[in-house]
Amino acid sequence: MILLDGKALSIKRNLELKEKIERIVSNNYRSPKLAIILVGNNPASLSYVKGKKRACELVGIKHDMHHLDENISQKELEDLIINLNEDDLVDGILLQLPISKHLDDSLLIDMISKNKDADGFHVINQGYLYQKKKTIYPATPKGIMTMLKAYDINLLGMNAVVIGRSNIVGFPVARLLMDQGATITVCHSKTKDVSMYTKQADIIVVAAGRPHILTKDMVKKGAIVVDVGVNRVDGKLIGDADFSDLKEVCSYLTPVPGGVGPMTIHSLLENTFELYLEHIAK
Ligand SMILES: Nc1nc(=O)c2c([nH]1)NC[C@@H]1CN(c3ccc(C(=O)N[C@@H](CCC(=O)O)C(=O)O)cc3)C=[N+]21
Repeated sequence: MILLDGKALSIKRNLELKEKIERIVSNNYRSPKLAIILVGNNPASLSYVKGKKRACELVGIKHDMHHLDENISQKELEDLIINLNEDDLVDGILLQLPISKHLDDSLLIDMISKNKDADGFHVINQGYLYQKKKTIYPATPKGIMTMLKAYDINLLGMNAVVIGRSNIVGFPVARLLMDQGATITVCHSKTKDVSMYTKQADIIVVAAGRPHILTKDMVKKGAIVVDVGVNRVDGKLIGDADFSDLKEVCSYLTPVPGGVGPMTIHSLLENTFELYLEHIAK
């Protein structure tokens, strides 16, 4: 089994990005900047945001943190987004999800300028992705594709199974796998027999948000497994795939932590950098 080491790959690529940014800034351009909006004090969100801030600092992307009370009104958040959209020094805007139930997350995401959509969640950017046009891709799918490419995994003709159909991971990653020539099946909570599909799969991306649902008996020998799960169980972070079980049968496997998570953060930095390049070119 070959470990798909997202941590090591993200460190290497973050350093490369850092050098690119340094070169541009040394030519008297301003630094890139990401605005992070965090609503409330969800412990997981606080921890993710901390990771994102640290990564920004590492590569030379400035960050402005907007940490708001969980009772903030929809209107106040909308006003903040309007201000950030108009701020010429802000390249990317990230609205950390999930947000309080009384707020309309989908409306807020689509209010973020599509030219500042660091997450690639905007309906127009998703539309471009589904039409195979160049755009900002959602960070997790983008990170997964970067990782597969770095390990020279050729998806042409592969049977790919994605478990999970979310707008931010399952569905877009299925699209990107198909673009690379894989035949895709998307399984989800209503699928009658997930293992019927996974047993035929050359590559499985599991993004179900349920700890250890993918096990050895569901996977053929030599399959590639990419684990998007970040489940906190008894204070420990565990994936949707049962790593110690699967490592005996897989050809390639991502660990949790140290797999898709760090690649997601790397892709967020890349997205912010791409938006920055467009802004300073204007
Ligand atoms: N607007 C928005 N954009 C997101 O990209 C977004 C979001 N909301 N909400 C939550 C999810 C989750 N997510 C993770 C990012 C990094 C790790 C990560 O780096 N994890 C480390 C471990 C970190 C730890 O131990 O807590 C690892 O897997 O090695 C995990 C999860 C981004 N998300």
